[in-house]
Amino acid sequence: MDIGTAESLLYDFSKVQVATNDFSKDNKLGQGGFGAVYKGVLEAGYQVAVKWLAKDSGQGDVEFKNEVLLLAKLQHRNLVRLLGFSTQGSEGVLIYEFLPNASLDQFIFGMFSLVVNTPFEGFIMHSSNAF
Ligand SMILES: Nc1ncnc2c1ncn2[C@@H]1O[C@H](COP(=O)(O)OP(=O)(O)OP(=O)(O)O)[C@@H](O)[C@H]1O
Repeated sequence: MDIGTAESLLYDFSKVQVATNDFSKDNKLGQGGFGAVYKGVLEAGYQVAVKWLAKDSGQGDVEFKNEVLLLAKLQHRNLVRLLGFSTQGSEGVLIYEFLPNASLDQFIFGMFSLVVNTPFEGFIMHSSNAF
């Protein structure tokens, strides 16, 4: 994928609407600090999570695109992958890969409780199995 420019990550808003069933209640995955998150299925059957950004974030168009570009270039096995973005007037959405079954919070909390609740010797065993 070419991620040299923000435009290469731009999704057609009407496609995002179709993918999320027009941001229907049934597609809503949760609510975060920036806005609601919806499940979407793109044309090719690829599952995504679409995050609405609050209108009052105070960000301009250029800042928004620069931030998207930066986030899209970050790739790490423990980071949810940003696939792109879409805008409609002054509104913006971010499109992430879909994480099935669990929220990131649950995943992080799970890792945390594993560390806290496992005796030291057990932790070494778990860790060597996990990594
Ligand atoms: N990539 C994803 N795949 C599946 N579900 C997701 C994804 N991203 C977010 N969600 C769901 O949407 C909810 C809100 O996510 P979001 O990242 O906006 O907020 P948060 O992490 O809960 O809080 P904050 O915005 O304060 O960081 C999550 O709890 C999760 O259930």
